[in-house]
Amino acid sequence: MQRVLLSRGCLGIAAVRRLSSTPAAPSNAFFLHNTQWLPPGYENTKFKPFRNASHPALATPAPPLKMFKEVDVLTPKRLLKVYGQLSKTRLTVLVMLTSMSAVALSPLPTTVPILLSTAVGTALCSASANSLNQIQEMPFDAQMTRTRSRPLVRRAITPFHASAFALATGVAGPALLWYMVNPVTAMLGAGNIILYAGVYTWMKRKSIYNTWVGSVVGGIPPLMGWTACGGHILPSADYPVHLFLPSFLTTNPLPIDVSFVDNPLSPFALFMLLYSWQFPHFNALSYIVRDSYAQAGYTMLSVLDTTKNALVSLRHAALLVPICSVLVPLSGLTTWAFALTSLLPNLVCVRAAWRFYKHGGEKNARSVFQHSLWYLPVIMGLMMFHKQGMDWLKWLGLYPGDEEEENKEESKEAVVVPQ
Ligand SMILES: CC(C)=CCC/C(C)=C/CC/C(C)=C/COP(=O)(O)OP(=O)(O)O
Repeated sequence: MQRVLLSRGCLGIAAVRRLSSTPAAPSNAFFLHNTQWLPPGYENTKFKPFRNASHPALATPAPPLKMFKEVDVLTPKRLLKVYGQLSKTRLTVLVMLTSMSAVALSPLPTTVPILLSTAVGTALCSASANSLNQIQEMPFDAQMTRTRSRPLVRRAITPFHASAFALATGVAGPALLWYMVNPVTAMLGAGNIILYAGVYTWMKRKSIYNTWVGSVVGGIPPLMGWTACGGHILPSADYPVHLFLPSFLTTNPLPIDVSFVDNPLSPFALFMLLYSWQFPHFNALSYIVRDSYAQAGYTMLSVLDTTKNALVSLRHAALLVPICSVLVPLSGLTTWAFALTSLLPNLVCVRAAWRFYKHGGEKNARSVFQHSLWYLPVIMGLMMFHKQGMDWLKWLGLYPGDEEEENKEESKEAVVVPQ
């Protein structure tokens, strides 16, 4: 019979017969011989249906068929929702806002098409990076409460479809940035997809230093915003580093028009702000979900050394003080008033991070995490308020209107740069 089936090409049936008649290799035993589920006494028998109702499971009625939940049909509306979940919408919006904040803080002029293309291009790059991350982490996401309802885990979309989405957004994002903005911004976007979906995602299971790499990933979008306006991120003879010292510290001041200073120290300051912010934010969250991370096999500092995890969080919360009170105004992004106004939010966050380090515990971790949520919009708002060369009264149309007065005010605002 077996030969007849084979000659008819029924390879599937023949294969089943062959498998059931030969002993399975030990590594396949779990899948091919489910003897471990048989009741005592049946272990060494071939599977037989329990005609005599001797199996305890037969005492309980089987659930009705209507309880079987079919996978939802992907209507256009559902598909959009799934694409949003693959892109981790909230994270992508945050990434887009950090890149836009650099555009807003840049002294260089820009146009609406460049602004929109930068926003959409950055969002597409982020969508691709996040989809690629979820495709790789599907089996691990399935093990954690926080991530087990992600679309690939609940089979709302196939891995093939998700890969096509990741590819489409991963090509469209850098292409849009390349043609509508500039090649440097496009390369930063493409490079960041590789850094996040390639290096960081792989490192999460290999080394605790994944968090440091992940923080670089989060620091790159503001650089994209800066380069989108034509700004330079590396110093050169044409674009040297300017130090915007407060007037009382410089003896030989040279008044310059700040609205045209393309200072490479500015994008560095923005990068450092986003880089350091991620440690209190992520280490606190990572502490809260450390059990899930441990269960799913992630190599996280919060799992291996909770004290060091809190110390790293404290170190970067403390580093944010000189970043805001020295580096940012020194780069000319803001006036020196920001050095003072940013002190309050920074000290509040340092205090929370100190408590987390000193006493540990979930309550203190939650406090650090919650502080990190309001911190970024507050600091960005303050930076905009103190933006160098920005006259809010004039911008809001509330200026007295006298041109002479205007000129006087502008010369007062002139910033000093050492010769
Ligand atoms: C322009 C561009 C490509 C931007 C990419 C921006 C981006 C994806 C930033 C994410 C930063 C980060 C380390 C998140 C944590 O991921 P996780 O994998 O630890 O999060 P999870 O545990 O929730 O999956």
